[in-house]
Amino acid sequence: MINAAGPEVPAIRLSRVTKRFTPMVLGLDDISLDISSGTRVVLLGKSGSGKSTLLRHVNRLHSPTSGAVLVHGTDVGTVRGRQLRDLRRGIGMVFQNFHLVGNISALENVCSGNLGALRGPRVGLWMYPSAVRRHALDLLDRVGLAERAYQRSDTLSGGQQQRVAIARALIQQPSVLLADEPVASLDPESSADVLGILTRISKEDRLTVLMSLHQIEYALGFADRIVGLREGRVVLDESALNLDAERAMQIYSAATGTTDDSLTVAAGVPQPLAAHAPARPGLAR
Ligand SMILES: Nc1ncnc2c1ncn2[C@@H]1O[C@H](COP(=O)(O)OP(=O)(O)OP(=O)(O)O)[C@@H](O)[C@H]1O
Repeated sequence: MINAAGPEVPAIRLSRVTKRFTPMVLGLDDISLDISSGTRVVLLGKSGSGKSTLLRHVNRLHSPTSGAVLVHGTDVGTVRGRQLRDLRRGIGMVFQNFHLVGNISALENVCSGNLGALRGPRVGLWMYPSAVRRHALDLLDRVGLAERAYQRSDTLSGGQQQRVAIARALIQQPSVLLADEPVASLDPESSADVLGILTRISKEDRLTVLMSLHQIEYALGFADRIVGLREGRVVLDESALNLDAERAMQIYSAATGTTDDSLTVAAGVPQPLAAHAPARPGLAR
């Protein structure tokens, strides 16, 4: 896209990325994607289709066998040392299983997202500067958990723990948030809460969110854009507004090993299906 300020640099760009884990195991197969700042993109696909592998390339937990991954124009494969740390600081991550430290408070877990701020080798809430503790409290407030700040994390519900994990991911003020099946362990009500919070924060902070999900209805409620993967390839790339659940299901049901060109549509291109789109589930858009 070209605007008055010049060409917009995508928040995330994958340029012909292939990941071969072993000669027999292909994780990603020649993937090219541009994701604009502030958009919410959901990856859908069968188990083993490459969703986690794609996410993990963005913060260089994996490196491509060929091709390049750029975040705000920086090739993540070329940075080292401090530059790599800075890059990773700008990319938050949340996981299915929250990964909180259970025997410390929600607040300390959020502070721990900013380990660089720790004033010494000993861990403990009071080892964080007051500005960090204040920021962590603000973030807990934003995810609706201010009153739980001093509660032990392993006594919180799953949905509450995931909200703490989101606050922890946000403490370094990332511009990109990666979320790997963040609601897979949650009941429907908690899932809707968590996705609603992520939607709101993404809009308020212009946070780019790239998330893998298994539930199509949540994907349609949360995403601006849906990318479908099958056997490491992009088989659908479409604005969520132009997609309905039945068509999204084809990502899962189409025969493996075939390329169905009718599924591959440029994101944002209006489709006649938009007129038939079902009502969205109860998530803020
Ligand atoms: N570290 C690894 N070593 C070898 N193979 C791997 C590794 N990580 C992933 N793979 C393989 O790459 C392919 C894609 O896996 P990936 O975990 O990305 O799928 P996924 O879509 O996230 O699946 P799920 O929905 O079950 O989490 C699979 O065949 C998987 O076995």
